[in-house]
Amino acid sequence: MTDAQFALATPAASAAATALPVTAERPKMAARNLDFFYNGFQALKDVHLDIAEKRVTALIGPSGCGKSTLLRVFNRIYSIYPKLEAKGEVLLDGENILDPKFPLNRLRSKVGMVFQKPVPFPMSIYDNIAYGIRHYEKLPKSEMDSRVEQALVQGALWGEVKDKLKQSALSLSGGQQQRLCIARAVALKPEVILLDEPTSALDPIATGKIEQLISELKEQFTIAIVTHNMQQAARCSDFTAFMYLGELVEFGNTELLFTKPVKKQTEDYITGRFG
Ligand SMILES: Nc1ncnc2c1ncn2[C@@H]1O[C@H](COP(=O)(O)OP(=O)(O)OP(=O)(O)O)[C@@H](O)[C@H]1O
Repeated sequence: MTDAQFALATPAASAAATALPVTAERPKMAARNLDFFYNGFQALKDVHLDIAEKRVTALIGPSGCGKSTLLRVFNRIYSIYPKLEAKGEVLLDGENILDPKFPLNRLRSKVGMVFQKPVPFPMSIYDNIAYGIRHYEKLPKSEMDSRVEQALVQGALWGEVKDKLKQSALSLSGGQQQRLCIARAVALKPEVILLDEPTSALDPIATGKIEQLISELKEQFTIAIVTHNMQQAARCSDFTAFMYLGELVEFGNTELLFTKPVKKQTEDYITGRFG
């Protein structure tokens, strides 16, 4: 069965898009009764969401609806700030990653994140990839070389950088820098990759390359992507979650959600009537 056939055969896909979160066949991550507070301000309200394994799930909704907050909670990024608080559960293979006993190091090795603005480290292209690997593994140089190469191939960047691995990563174009950041995340062999508006700072050609890359990476990784660009969500994702004012309004198979939304708020948003 091809990926597309699998996506269409899941319960989420065969049912009409629904106002209630649909349990995907193989949830890799899941939010359960998830609330999130910034210094008392509630940014997420009782969110239930399944992120299907080796699929792309897009989070869409108007500015300020909580998309990035939800993505960051999936990686517990907030936990370094004292006044930020999450309640409820985020399950990774059934284990609650919000439990302080779930080690951050383990979480970060399983759930990688790529941000809106490419943020390569101010070091060589090679070291950008090797740096993270060294944090977790001690590898002889030849093995490290092949891990770096493998990550750059997976990041669809190898062909462009293989002759200048010692050059500063800051010399790359914005689109190349973003693919480097994806390669850096992939190099740690995570299970889930979170992408927070990864193409919003890029031109259409660089955006197309990242979208192509996303469709290749989902063969191996579970992906959640926040995007403002509805065409991008429609092109890249298997499932889409529409959020509004901190709530998950509608979730479903992407094609159905964009063609037959159940909720009026979703329809208004995807037809451009608000947002
Ligand atoms: N550090 C913060 N401190 C206080 N409030 C915050 C903080 N970050 C986000 N918020 C608030 O939480 C809500 C959700 O913000 P979030 O950034 O998750 O939305 P978003 O849907 O990703 O928006 P955008 O599409 O504009 O990036 C908003 O009301 C925002 O003002």
